[in-house]
Amino acid sequence: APADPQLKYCQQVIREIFKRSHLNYSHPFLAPVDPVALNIPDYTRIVKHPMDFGTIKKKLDAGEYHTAQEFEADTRLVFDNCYIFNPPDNPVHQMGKQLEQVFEQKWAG
Ligand SMILES: Cc1ccc(Nc2c(-c3ccc(O)cc3)nc3c(C)cccn23)cc1
Repeated sequence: APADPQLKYCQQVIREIFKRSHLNYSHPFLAPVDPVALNIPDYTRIVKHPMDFGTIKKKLDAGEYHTAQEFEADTRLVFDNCYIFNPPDNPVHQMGKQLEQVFEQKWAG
């Protein structure tokens, strides 16, 4: 089936997410969470479906998303995982909120 035309819009969103200007709050979300490096052994028990924007970018470039909705579902998984694992008082929770604002603004257009 022809690719969803909205998918090229997803490329724009990913380009925005990876901009250097967002690095202060985007860096925890640009590559898979490494429970060993971060010393959070319970991460794999708490977060059933890990996701990150590096993986999303790879899937987008590999044509693994057939609709923009599939892309959006993976992006929401990144933020939901962050809020499940990092309590509101944890700086990473707030960084997720900051990056989510960037996403919502770009996604809502
Ligand atoms: C003891 C402790 C507590 C919290 C964290 N969270 C955290 C996460 C994280 C991101 C997404 C996610 O779904 C889960 C965790 N990424 C980091 C980074 C890059 C540095 C420091 C903390 N970080 C790490 C260790």
